[in-house]
Amino acid sequence: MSSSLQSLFQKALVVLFTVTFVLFYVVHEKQLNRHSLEETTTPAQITHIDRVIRSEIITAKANSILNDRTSARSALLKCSPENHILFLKTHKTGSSTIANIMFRYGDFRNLSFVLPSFTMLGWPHRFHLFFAHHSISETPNILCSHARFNKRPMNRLFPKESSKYITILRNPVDNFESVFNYMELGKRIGLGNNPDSLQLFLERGGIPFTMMRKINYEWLLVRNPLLHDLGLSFKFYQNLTAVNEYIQFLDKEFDLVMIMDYFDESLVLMKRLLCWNMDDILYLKLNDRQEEEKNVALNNDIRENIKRWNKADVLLFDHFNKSFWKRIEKEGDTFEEELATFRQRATKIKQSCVTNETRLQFLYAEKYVKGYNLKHDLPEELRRLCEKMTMSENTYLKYLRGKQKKKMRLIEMGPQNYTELSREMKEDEETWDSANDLVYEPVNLAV
Ligand SMILES: Nc1ncnc2c1ncn2[C@@H]1O[C@H](COP(=O)(O)OS(=O)(=O)O)[C@@H](OP(=O)(O)O)[C@H]1O
Repeated sequence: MSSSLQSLFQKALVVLFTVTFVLFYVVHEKQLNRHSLEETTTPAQITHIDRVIRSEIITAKANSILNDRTSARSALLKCSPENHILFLKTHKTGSSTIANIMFRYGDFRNLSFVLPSFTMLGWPHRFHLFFAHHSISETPNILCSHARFNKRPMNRLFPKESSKYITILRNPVDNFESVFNYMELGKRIGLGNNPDSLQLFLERGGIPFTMMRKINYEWLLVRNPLLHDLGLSFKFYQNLTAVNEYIQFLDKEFDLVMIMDYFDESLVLMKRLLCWNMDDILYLKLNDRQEEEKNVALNNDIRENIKRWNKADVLLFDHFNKSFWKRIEKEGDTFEEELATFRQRATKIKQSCVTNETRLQFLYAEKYVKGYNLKHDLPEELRRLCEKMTMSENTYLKYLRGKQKKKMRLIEMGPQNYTELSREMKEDEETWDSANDLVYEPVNLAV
């Protein structure tokens, strides 16, 4: 055979091999996708998919093409649910919806929460153990109320090696607009409470630090609200090196930084990180502002000025937005399938629980947000789930406090509040002269 014929033959062999290889890969991919898409509506079915994928994994073990894809999946199969979670609740980032998910997860499993006396765990102060005095456990399961990040005391309650640290961010433009509106910052700094106050605030160069401090404690969110909640001091707000270093620090501290703008993607990532079931992350959007309270006049100049006023938050968001999408890329094709299934299930539960009409839901003081109307005649178990999914944060916290109090009573059987404590103290007001057996009889001291 001439050398040119030989090389032609070799090339043909390479082409043939490549075509076979590609065909084999495509057939396998299709099989996996078919199984995943067909069978994903209930947890039992998801377990079924897992079984199907597991058996595919075994038969395809020799196939190196599938190894990358299956190793991620099999890692998931081996995991066990995480029950020690610190969710750092940032302001106006959809965090109440996430807290509701955490409440239900812990509530349905009787886990212990670090609960505030009312809504917040010492915020706007940085978190300290003192704020967790209502906790019934030294190793609580979940902290998900507003608390300003503080590494040492938080690590003490939630050791890094056995807990997951999660938080959520939102694009700084919409986040700041929401914070400004919610905290009525315009009114507080004398610019009125109409939609123009934000524009005025930005045009006048924001607010000098000295003037900021004269406002009630909401002033703390008047610039870079995300980094404020994540613990950065004001003195670093305009220091690029410090901000970048702090972002790197947070990157190490948090196991997952979710992004509200991609809420469902965030939840699927969280579900995978925590090894939870899909039903655990079902939700109904909470704390949605009434339409008339939304600022519709955010033109490009205002948006740009919000970014310039909150430069540190922009850096923070950009960093974690990038790593968020890198992380999703690494999750592989099954991520999209799971996301689609989750969205179907979330739509279904919404249709089952609530009507299309909204109502006003009381938050506190004069604050109301959009609330839901539950459907009538829901089966008992579903009704209980729907009620809890639509419960405001404060109502759920009150319920959990009551529940933990009862649990504490079972452990200790002691007084639970100051009225009971003072009743206990009353015993000490009864005179010892009610008995004389051990009455004091001093020796007669010789004079
Ligand atoms: N699932 C989901 N998807 C998208 N957006 C959502 C979701 N859940 C809550 N939200 C929006 O989040 C805002 C409320 O945030 P928080 O719950 O963190 O508020 S609070 O700080 O606890 O008061 C509030 O935004 P604004 O209305 O712009 O203020 C909610 O509409």
